[in-house]
Amino acid sequence: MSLLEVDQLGKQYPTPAEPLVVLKDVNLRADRGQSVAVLGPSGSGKSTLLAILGTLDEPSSGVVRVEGQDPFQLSETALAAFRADRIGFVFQEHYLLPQLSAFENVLLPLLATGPATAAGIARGESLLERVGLTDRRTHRPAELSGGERQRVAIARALVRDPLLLLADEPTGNLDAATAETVTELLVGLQAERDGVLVVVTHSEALANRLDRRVRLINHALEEASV
Ligand SMILES: Nc1ncnc2c1ncn2[C@@H]1O[C@H](COP(=O)(O)OP(=O)(O)OP(=O)(O)O)[C@@H](O)[C@H]1O
Repeated sequence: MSLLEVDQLGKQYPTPAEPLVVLKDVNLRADRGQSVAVLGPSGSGKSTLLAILGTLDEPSSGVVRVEGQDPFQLSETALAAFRADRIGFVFQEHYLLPQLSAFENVLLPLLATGPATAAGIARGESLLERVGLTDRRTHRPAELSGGERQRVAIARALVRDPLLLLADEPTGNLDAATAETVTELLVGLQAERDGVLVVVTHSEALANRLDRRVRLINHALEEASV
């Protein structure tokens, strides 16, 4: 059993005319520790696919399984707990809370299902160090550079060591040098994990650093060499 299994996934949006088909027959398997880049033209459904993998959106058809479990079969409360515990997100925008410090932002996901544990806080400390921001721990997002904010967002996404780390254009807003730093960080942290990393990106430099590349073409995924 692969950690992530996607079978015959379909997604369509209703429109006044006929339904807009975004995904059709999408299949994907990813094993423990694997990283996958999702490529494809603008509007091909990459973000939609990532949102479904992250349970932020529901499929119209097909099945997603994470460690053998279909999250869409869970009750609303169980799904919220599943999402908090098993899934980490990094977006193009950092979505840090402006009134919290860098360190508090990293710890935030720990509070989703109860009080933070000592182990969770220690993990937050070590991740902040790992992303090189220990000396910025009390800075608020407005007092950080764009690259530093994205590094905080990566530490936050990993603080619960999620099974699925999902990143949507994580370097999209960054200049080339900063994008390179964030890429190295993501790749380095993923190498220490046994969860799956799925990254939607237009950046070939980032895609080429991951284990596999898949491309959305005609609403389905194909393995891609570049
Ligand atoms: N909530 C929605 N309702 C209707 N249509 C939607 C909705 N969300 C996305 N779409 C449409 O689905 C298609 C796929 O969008 P999506 O954002 O997944 O593409 P993408 O491959 O991530 O694009 P990009 O690379 O430009 O970010 C687009 O045509 C979009 O207009």
